[in-house]
Amino acid sequence: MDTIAIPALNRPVDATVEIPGSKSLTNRALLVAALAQGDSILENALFSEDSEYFAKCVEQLGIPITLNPDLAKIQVAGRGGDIPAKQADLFVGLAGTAARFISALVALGNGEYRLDGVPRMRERPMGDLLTVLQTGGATINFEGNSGFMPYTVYSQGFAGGNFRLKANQTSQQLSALLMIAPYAQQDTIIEVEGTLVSQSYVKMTCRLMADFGVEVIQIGDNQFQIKAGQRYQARHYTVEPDASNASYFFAAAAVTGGRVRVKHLTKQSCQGDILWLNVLEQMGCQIKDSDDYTEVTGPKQLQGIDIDMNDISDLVQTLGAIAPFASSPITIRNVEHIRYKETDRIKAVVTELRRLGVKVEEFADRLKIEPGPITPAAIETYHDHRMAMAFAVTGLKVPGIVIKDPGCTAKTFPDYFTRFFQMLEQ
Ligand SMILES: O=C(O)C1=C[C@@H](OP(=O)(O)O)[C@@H](O)[C@H](O)C1
Ligand SMILES: C=C(OP(=O)(O)O)C(=O)O
Repeated sequence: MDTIAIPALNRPVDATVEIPGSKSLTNRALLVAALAQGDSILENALFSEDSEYFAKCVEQLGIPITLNPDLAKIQVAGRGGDIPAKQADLFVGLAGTAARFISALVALGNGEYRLDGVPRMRERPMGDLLTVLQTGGATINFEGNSGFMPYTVYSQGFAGGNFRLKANQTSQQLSALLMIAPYAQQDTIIEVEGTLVSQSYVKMTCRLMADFGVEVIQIGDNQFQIKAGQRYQARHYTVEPDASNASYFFAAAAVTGGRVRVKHLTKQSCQGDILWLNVLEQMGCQIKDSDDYTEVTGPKQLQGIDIDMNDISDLVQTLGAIAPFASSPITIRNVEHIRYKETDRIKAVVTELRRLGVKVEEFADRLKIEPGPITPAAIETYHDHRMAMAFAVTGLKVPGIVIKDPGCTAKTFPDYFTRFFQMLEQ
């Protein structure tokens, strides 16, 4: 297995970087552009495993897509809600967004569509979404366990109507339903039963739908109403840089007491993970923002924090990886749902921090990390891009840290290590 050795940096980092487009926005834009009538152009689109699997699925469904990776541009020839393919065998890799959004998309079709992913994707929750699709008219044939991939969706359009949906393990199933609902045969009302995790991503969904001309009426935190007959408008859309993937570069400034500017990402971002800036500020960093960049300057000494990360849970690994350098413990709360991601992320962070000699307490839905000296080690990444990207930052402070299987960053950030090393050379 490949590894990458991270060189410790015995000076503060001082760099300006550019981060590729957001995975979440690229995949949402691909879906709604596929449903719009006519050509949409996505600028600064992400090219990575998650978005390429997504684009390929859309294309297999008979909606033409032109990829231009050199210009970070994708053209989608939307078919106005029609799904031309009557049959398709679709593969989503480990992309949770593709798994959930494409399953919902095929429910609008008229045919049979098989979906599968890598072994870990077969363990990630799909069942609550699929139950709604079944109530809305689809028949689903599971090859293995009920509620999990692989399965075939037999559809003849989505009826719409009133549904209850659990969203305590993932918000992506709700986002998927919201985005297809305008194309249902009748108005749709979705009532979220109990807790809704990762709420900021649902806000992002509603915002992107509005950007393409469709309104979601939200009543309280838990009820969503979508009028049938609304149509997405094809358009030019510029994808924001990925705020979650920017977190590693900001974290590098934070731990080295240096400065990192991320171009074209601002505090006005519609991505919830822009709140990483607030987290770093509470830990002692200084934040400078303008209408075209954000800059973080790290303090001499980072401070500990006790924080609910339910809404920004892709940043748990980033915070975990810099936690040992704080002046007091770091407690990360309310993140049980990260046990269902690329890997069980609570377990993975705890295991790898302990491998580095750090004292960590693990609970069902939280972890507590004690600052302390680090013993270098080779970090296991568990096919999880965020393990590799986050623990590379730890390596800037401690000589001898090695990241195993660095190629796993291809999921959302194929040239992460190239850009990371370019940051160190500035
Ligand atoms: O909707 C989205 O684009 C995402 C929602 C979040 O997942 P959950 O809703 O499963 O927490 C997040 O972790 C993931 O990276 C992207
Ligand atoms: C959880 C993530 O991805 P997915 O879209 O596969 O859920 C992630 O990118 O951190």
